[in-house]
Amino acid sequence: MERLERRSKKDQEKKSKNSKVVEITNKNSIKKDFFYAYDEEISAAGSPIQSPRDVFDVPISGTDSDSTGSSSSSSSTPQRVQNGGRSSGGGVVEGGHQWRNMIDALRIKSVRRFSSIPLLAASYEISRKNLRNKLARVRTDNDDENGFDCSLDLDGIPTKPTWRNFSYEDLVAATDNFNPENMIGKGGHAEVYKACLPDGKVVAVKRLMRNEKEAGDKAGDFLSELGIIAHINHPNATRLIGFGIDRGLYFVLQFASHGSLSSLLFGSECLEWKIRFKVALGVAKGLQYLHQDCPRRIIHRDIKASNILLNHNGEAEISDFGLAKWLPDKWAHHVVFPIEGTFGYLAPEYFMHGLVDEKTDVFAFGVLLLELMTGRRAVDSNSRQSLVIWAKPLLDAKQVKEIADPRLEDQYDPIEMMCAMATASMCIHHVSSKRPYMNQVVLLLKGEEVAVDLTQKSIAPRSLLLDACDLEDYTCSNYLNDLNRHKQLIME
Ligand SMILES: Nc1ncnc2c1ncn2[C@@H]1O[C@H](COP(=O)(O)OP(=O)(O)OP(=O)(O)O)[C@@H](O)[C@H]1O
Repeated sequence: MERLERRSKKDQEKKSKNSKVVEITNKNSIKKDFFYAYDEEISAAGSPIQSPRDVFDVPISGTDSDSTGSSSSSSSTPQRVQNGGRSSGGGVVEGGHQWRNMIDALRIKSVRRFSSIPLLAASYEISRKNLRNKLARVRTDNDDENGFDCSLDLDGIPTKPTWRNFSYEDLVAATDNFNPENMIGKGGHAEVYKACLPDGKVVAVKRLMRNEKEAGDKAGDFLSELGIIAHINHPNATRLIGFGIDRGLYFVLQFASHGSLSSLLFGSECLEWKIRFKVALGVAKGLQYLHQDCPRRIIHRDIKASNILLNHNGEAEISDFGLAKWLPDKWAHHVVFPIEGTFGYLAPEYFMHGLVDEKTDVFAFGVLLLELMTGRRAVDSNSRQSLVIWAKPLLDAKQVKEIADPRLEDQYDPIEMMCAMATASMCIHHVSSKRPYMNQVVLLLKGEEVAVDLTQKSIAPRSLLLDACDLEDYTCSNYLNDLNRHKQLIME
C-alpha cells in the first residue's frame, strides 16, 4: 500500500507538472522507459476475486439497467460477469435504452423492408458452423505438418501442443534469404515475411528487428510474447507454428492471406459492410477469449487495425502480442509503465495514469469499431483529429448517416450499423467501469439484450490514484480536454 501511495504521489507530481509523458516511436506508437506493476488483494470478503480490476467494478444485477444511484450492495465482492451478462430482466447496458428503442423500431420496419435479414442471419450461422469445422480440420492438418503435437495420451486426453524450433537455415530457405520481395509487413519492432516450408505450407515469419534495446531486454520481450502466443488457442487469434532463436529472434506464425485490416479498410477499394461486421464480431470474440475464457487471462494492450489480420476465410485474427500482459488471478490494481500502445486507441485512465485492465482493450475495441463504421483512422493523418472526439457527438445524437462510411453508399445493414454504434459508444465511455466486458460486447453487437447495472459504485477501497482524479466525476468534456492536451504534448 505504501508503495501505491508513493507511486501515486509521484504520479500526481508528474501530472501536475504536466510533463511530457510520452515519446513517439513509429508514427503513433507510444513508448516509455520502464515498467512496473503491482497487485493488491482487496477482497472485501476475504476471498480471492477472479477479475483483476482496479477500483472499478461492474457488478451485474438482474434488474433493469436504468436503476439509478449507487447501490449500497453490502454483498461481498463484485462479481465477474456471468452468463454473458444476460438476465431475464432485459434492458441493455446503461445508456443503452434509447439505442434499444431505435434498434427495435428498425427491426419492426425491417421485417417489411429487409425481409432477407433472417435468411442472411441463418446463412451466417451455417457458414460459421462450416468455418468452425474447417478450422478444426486446418488445426488437425497443422498438427501433423507444422510441429504441433496434439496427439492423445493414453486416457484419450489431448497432450499439450509443442512448437517447432526452426534453425536459421530453415528460415533462410523458407523466406528465400529474407528476400525483400517476400516482406509482407513491417511494424515498429518487426519485419514479417511470407515463407514457404519444405512441405509447401505457407507461413509468416516475423523477425524482430535490432533496435536500441539491450540483448537481455529483447530476449525477455521475445520470451514473454512467445509465452503468450503459445498459450492462445482460438480461431480469432494468430496461431503460433514455431520460433527461431538462432541469429536473431523469430516467430513462425500461421499466414493470414488477406493481410491486415488496416490495409483493407483504408485501401483503395471499399471494404464491404458484411466483412466489416464479421471482423468486428470476430475481434470481439477473440478478446472475450483472451479476457475471460483462456486458461490464463490476457490483455492485449495494442488493439488496432494493423494488428487485426484476415485469414483465407475472411475471419479476423488478433495478432501482435508484443505488448500483451497476463492478467493476474487476483483482483488487482494494475499500473503499468511504460505507457505503450497507439495514440488514438488509448483509454483515458491508461494514458493519464497508467491504469490498465481488460477495459483498456475494450476502449481500443470501441475505437476499432468506429474505424470499421466510418472508414476513418483513429487519428486522421492530415488534421491529426482523434476519431473519438469527432464521433462522440454524432454517436450521442445517433446520427447513423453521418457516422456511416460514405464509401459504403448506404450498402449496409442498418440494424447492424445501429448495434455497432450503440456498442462503440459504450466501449469508448471515458469511465472505465461504464464500459461493458467483452462477453457483453459480443451480445450487444448481435443486438441481443444485455442487462448490466453499471451504476453501482465500487465497494472496494478506492486508491489514492483514483481518488485524486475521481473518475466518477470525470466528465466527457474533461476527457476530451485531456485527450487534446495529450495530443498536443505528443505532437510537440
Ligand atoms: N501472420 C501474418 N500473416 C500475414 N501478415 C502478417 C502476419 N503477421 C504480421 N503480418 C503483417 O505484418 C505487419 C506487422 O506485423 P506486427 O504488427 O506483428 O509487427 P510489429 O513490429 O510488432 O508491429 P507494431 O509496430 O504494431 O509493434 C502487420 O500489420 C501485417 O500486415
